[in-house]
Amino acid sequence: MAPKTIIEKIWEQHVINQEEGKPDLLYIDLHLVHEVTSPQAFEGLRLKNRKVRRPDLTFATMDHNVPTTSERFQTKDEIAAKQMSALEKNCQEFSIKLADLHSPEQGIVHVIGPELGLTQPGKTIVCGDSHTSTHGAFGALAFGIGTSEVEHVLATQTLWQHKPMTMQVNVVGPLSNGVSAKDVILTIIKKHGIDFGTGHIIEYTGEAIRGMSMEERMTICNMSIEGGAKAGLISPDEVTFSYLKGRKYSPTGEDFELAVGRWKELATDEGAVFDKVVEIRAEEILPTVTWGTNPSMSVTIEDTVPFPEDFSRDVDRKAAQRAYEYMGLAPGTPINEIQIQHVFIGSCTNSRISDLREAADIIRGQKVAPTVRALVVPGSQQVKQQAEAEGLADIFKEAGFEWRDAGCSMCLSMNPDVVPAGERCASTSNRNFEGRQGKGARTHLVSPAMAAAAAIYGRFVDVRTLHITVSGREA
Ligand SMILES: CC(C)[C@H](C(=O)O)[C@@H](O)C(=O)O
Ligand code: SF4
Repeated sequence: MAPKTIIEKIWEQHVINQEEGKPDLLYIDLHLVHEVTSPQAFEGLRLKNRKVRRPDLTFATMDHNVPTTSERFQTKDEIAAKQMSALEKNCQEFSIKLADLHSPEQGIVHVIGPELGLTQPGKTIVCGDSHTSTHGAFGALAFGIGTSEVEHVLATQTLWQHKPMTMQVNVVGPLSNGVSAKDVILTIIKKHGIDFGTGHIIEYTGEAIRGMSMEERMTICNMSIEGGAKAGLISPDEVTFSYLKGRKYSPTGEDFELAVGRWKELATDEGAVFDKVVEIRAEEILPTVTWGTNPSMSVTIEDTVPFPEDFSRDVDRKAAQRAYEYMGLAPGTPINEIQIQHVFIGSCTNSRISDLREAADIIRGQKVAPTVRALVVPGSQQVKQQAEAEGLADIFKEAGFEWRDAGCSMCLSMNPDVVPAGERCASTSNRNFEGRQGKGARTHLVSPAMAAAAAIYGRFVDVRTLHITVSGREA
């Protein structure tokens, strides 16, 4: 048999109808639901008098709108309150499990799926949310869908899809200390652009990826969509299996061993051919900071804000001009001289336990600069609890960080956590678009370690000069 990629294997296992000139009909193994993109889908079902086909393969949580303070149970925002109560009512009526605000399992949809063991290798996973690509870290085929597709999946547990092309992104060699998964994906997007992945599903390979924890792999896959890809995934290995062992919805006992046997077979075969291959050398990747208004507009901590002449294409020069203005930055400004007023450690990109450990390692015994307001928002209530048990919460609080409940928070301005116009935020999230963290807010995307260091110094600093171990790699 011809060697195959993991992408082709999962696709083939899930096609239930294939006709010339039509998209394939795929079976969906897991449908994750949140409050923002589901109300109309449920309304559609009701109007057509349909049921949810597989409530047992559907799981809901509240994340985007929820306040992450004690205001949690009395949202003042009318739309938010409506969307949350609609989700509660819909889940009740259609018998869907919901991690509501009282649940210890509540959190950002892309954090709780993996942590509960719902996310597993070989599954097709969809959610009305673009960062569903996160789940690909487990060797699942996971992608975001629109609200009409949410309705289709609720009603039929299937989805019409054109088969995307495949791409290998190979990260060659090991990473240096102080360089994290966030720097890797930001550098990939910088090098290849915000649309290099269009029409493709990416498989990330190479020594740097294999050396990463599941949390770091999730950070990489999470931002596949920021490079334009439909999805991103990583062939499963022992790191994947040991992460999943003992999770609430993981198979148990002998079933787990059988599952591992099946999961092992999913990995891309030696000699399998991708439609496109790109390569990047890990040693070239340094701590990275975005200076502009899309995730490709980044430079290393050693650089300056680029000059218009640095761009060869006219469209990039124009985009840069506009970004300088929005960001209030002059070309040539050294990155380590940019002062920030806010720090946000959170979001489905970087709010898992290892992210908080990484940030806490830098914060320990230090104080947040008096000019900075800093937030840590754990991705889930489980992460919050674990961080409290490990003493990380105390480290953050003693340093002057606000310690919050789980939610999307400052990642996007759909809840009370916003950055005021004209102010700057060092953020561990994934999007730096105009207005993303609030009207006129200026976002700089960074790793958790870089965000933590910025909180202490009030500006960007090179974490490699702080002589600490980041992500388990020695200084
Ligand atoms: C609100 C939701 C539809 C949106 C998405 O799909 O990504 C959000 O999660 C985001 O990150 O912008
Ligand atoms: S944390 Fe941010 S990127 Fe992730 S789902 Fe929430 S809003 Fe979207």
